[in-house]
Amino acid sequence: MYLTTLSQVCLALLFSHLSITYLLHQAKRWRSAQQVRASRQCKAGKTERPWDVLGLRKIAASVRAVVRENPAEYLDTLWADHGDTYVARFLGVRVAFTRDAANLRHILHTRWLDFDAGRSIREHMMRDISPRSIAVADGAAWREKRNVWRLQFSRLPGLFHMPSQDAHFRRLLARIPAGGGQVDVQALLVDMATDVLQEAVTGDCPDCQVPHRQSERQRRFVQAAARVQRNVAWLGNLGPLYQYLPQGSWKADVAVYKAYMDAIITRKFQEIAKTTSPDPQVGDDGNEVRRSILDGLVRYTDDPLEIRDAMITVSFSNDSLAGIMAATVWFLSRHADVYAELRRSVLDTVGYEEPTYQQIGGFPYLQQVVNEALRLLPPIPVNARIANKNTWLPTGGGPEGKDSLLIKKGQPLVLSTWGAHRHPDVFGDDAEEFRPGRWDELPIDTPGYLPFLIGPRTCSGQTYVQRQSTYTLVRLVQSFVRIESRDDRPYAPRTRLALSNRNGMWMSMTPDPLAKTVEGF
Ligand code: HEM
Repeated sequence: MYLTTLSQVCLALLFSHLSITYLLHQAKRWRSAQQVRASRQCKAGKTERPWDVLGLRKIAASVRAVVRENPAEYLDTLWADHGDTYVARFLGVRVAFTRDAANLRHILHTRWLDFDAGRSIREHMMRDISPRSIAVADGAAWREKRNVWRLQFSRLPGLFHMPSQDAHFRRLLARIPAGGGQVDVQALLVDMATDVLQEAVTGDCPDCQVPHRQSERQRRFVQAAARVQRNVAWLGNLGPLYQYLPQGSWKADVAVYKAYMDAIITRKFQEIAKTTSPDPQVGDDGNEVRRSILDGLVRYTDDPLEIRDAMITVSFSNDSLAGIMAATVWFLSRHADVYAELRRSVLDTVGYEEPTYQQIGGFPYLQQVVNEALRLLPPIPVNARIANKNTWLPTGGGPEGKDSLLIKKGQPLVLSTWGAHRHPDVFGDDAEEFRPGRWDELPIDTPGYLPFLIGPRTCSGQTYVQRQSTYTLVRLVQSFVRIESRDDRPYAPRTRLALSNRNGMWMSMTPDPLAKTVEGF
């Protein structure tokens, strides 16, 4: 009896202690939010469907957009009604959506430390496949990994390696029908980007462009990798809901992906153990010796799991790398005038010669064409962050959305690059049109233009991507007199880890008999 009373008292004390701690914690959070609200003069912003208190309609609409793999297009239907920044409820969580240039700059650059990109947003996406990846890291762990990536890309000529580029490009040419027949250029570029990127990352090419030469191991890897990437995208878009869907071959695919990378890492460590000669910078052909990202990573760590996760993370960029080239060719196939001008500018600069590594840093008109393609079809059209403290956005509050908006700790934010890139206030009334000439006046750091994001977490591989796409596009333009669309349907966006056209990109290409690459056909 005495013991029962004592345990009841203890329980009551414990309960009141927990309740008081909780209430004090809530009061502290509330006070801190009020301080931000007062100091930044925040006003309430627009809420999508304020009557939908639980956000059930919003959840249904969002799931539909995710299942249809068109979240960017779905968001685009809402800016006109709710403004460039608004809030929507998902059960108890208030998610902020924005395409406003000032807010994007604030989140990604000026106040980037207030917003996490890694753990709370992507942990569930990467848990099984690469939990130690930079994509999942924040704070000091992110800084350390970012530094390693910066060093990887500081030796770009070795990573890029011109002779390998030529070989990849000739394989691409060999798959284009010489007699002007139709081909899905997007599919070809995905295969090429996968080969090029895997080779740059691991030193090992999976031969997607020459499938008849693929070994069983390579074939299984490429198929498993494509499924893993598709599932990671679903995980990202559906969040915790994903676990209720059938998992299919997920576990087996992850195992194949990891085993493929592990075998390459083990081989590299065996090579290192055997090597006694110094590390040459330039080979017999005068070119910088080819170095993979793996060659760089083993200088910083001997932890095979850390290396594997880093390699897997960048391997995921093959679709974005294909995306930048495919988007450009898509527009060129529909704008014969732009193609003719581009071809003139390329032939004036390098004629039919293969461009050198130094030259591919140039080609200003081509850069304008690519900027414009990236504006309308950004490979990563939507992104997300989560506030790690009570903070604010410069706009989105008040009836006109011109005042500051309070963002509470733990509040997720969805950032639409797709929406920002189509904003008429930034890009004018012809924002939906493909017009490379607009980049005569617009600087590349135009607020609201952010295909690789901006700020400290901007894409580490940006310069590599630009060199890679310039090289391929210059050689394509040299090789073909005309590139013509053979499909009248409009672009049908499909967002997985990167944007693509769900219909493929059917085109025909007319070879230039003077092009040196012509023997590739
Ligand atoms: C057109 C192709 C590409 C586009 C548009 C692109 C875009 C992006 C974007 C938007 C981010 C920021 C993600 C975020 O923090 O929310 C990012 C991060 C990153 N990208 Fe890319 N990427 C491309 C290709 C590549 C390639 C080919 C590589 C490597 C070879 C690469 C390496 C990275 C790395 C390491 C990060 C992480 C940066 C960090 O968190 O600090 N990217 N990329």
